[in-house]
Amino acid sequence: MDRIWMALDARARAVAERPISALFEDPGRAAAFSAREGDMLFDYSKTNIDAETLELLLNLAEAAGLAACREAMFTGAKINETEGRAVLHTALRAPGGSVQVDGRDVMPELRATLARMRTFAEMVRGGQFAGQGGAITDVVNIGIGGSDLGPAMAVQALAPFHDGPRCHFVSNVDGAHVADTLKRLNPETTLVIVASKTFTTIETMTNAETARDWMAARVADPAAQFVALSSAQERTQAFGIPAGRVFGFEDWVGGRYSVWGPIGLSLMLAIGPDRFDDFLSGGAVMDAHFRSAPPRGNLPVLLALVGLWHAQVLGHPTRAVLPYDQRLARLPAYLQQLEMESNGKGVTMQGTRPLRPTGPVVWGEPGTNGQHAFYQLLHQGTQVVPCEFLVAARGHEPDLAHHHRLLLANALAQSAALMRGRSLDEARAIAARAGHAGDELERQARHRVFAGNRPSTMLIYPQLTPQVLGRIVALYEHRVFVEGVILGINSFDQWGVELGKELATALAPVIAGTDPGAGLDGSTRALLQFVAEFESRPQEEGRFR
Ligand SMILES: O=P(O)(O)OC[C@H]1O[C@H](O)[C@H](O)[C@@H](O)[C@@H]1O
Repeated sequence: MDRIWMALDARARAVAERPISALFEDPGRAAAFSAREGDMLFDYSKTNIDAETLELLLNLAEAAGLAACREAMFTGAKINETEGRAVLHTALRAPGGSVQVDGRDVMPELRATLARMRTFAEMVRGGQFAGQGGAITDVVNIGIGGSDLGPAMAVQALAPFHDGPRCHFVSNVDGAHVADTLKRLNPETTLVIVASKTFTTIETMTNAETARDWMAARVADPAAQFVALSSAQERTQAFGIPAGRVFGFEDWVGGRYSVWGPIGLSLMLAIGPDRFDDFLSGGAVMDAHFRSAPPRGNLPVLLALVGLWHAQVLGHPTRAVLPYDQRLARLPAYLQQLEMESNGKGVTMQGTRPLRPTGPVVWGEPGTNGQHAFYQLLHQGTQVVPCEFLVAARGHEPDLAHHHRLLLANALAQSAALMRGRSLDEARAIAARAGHAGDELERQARHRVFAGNRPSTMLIYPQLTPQVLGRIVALYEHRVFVEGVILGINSFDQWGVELGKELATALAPVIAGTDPGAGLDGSTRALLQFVAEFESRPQEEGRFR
């Protein structure tokens, strides 16, 4: 593999001065450097990848043994080696067949749980399962990380399909989050979902207890309006949620990959079980494509190779995800966990230091909003940020089709502008038209120059439906997998979140004043002292309770 990486480095040097736009002298470029999965188009022609580079990138995937690793994942091998676990979120959306883990077919139990979720969702939506003050009007999902971002992102994404109770999401341990959410709700008609794979996450357990107290103040049996989604059934029982309202899953469903199973219950309640099935079937469609499409027509493989070219070969340290789709506003946050928790690693599977940078920083906001905020840097800043645009060919508001046309025009224009840029001569003409002359014209012109040659990709999907959302999410999941395999890292553990948690646990009693906090560093001690000064001041009575 070293040889291929080095050939890619050489390739990067060779094309460094070549503008991306020059590649379009080939009239077949857009067709050759794009691929389809059904009616979804992934266009990466506005990158500096040419046929020779693509070949090298494909070699990289082959040399990493991608095909075998992919099969290992789909068939239940324990590829999450540091935790000794299989990685089987794909089983949650598999249309059929059997998947063996430790010699046992896991599919019957998955199907049984999905059927229980369906029955429960139908009862809530139909009013047969009611709150103590009538039919459930509101659902509060309490969870964090993978137990929040997936369902929160998907519920917002699929707003046009909502015909169930309103869904709210509480994640932050900051009391403001739970307080602001619950104060708008009626406990007698609210269903609380406690979503936590481990059922030990301090934020979630703290918020769940607060919600239970809130409920207890108004209804006779607060536990009756609680549901748990977890792989730790004993702990859910200890919390007081009866087994009938616990939807379990196995430890081979990673938190950030868990929206497809019980963690997706809020989504199922919002859009109904049939549309939830469509979401699953979208994921399964992308799985089948990933497993069978040849690499050069394989969307997850190509998305990954483009990512590797930009981050690991060209050294761009971040990438922006820019959905021109307001309902995908939470997609960047969702992808931050998916990509950065999966591939933000500093050690290879073998326990050595990676030779290349690993996962880049992922960030973004929906267009067109971002255009009026950070696109200045994208166009003229001194660092190159590869951009990933997403846009639907059609919106959901036929009477607002003119809005959608403007949205599309902006998405396409931004990606073209990033590539094209504006030359000094063009800038001079603009400055002259603005009335500048002489030295001032020259100075003004330089501020109006766009270097251009900034790479971007475009994912166009027909319309944001449950099925299409399933395909998009699975596309990104597999992209992360491919990048992880090629980088030789474990994309499925997250040891990097442990230390902060441990220190927070140790600091809590120090802040409460029950532990002197011996051994704290000087900065932490000074910060604590500053906070303590406020402790003694009188405070306005809290209004939450
Ligand atoms: O679902 P839970 O067990 O509550 O975990 C919630 C989240 O917390 C952890 O810190 C992990 O970093 C995440 O991967 C996980 O999704």
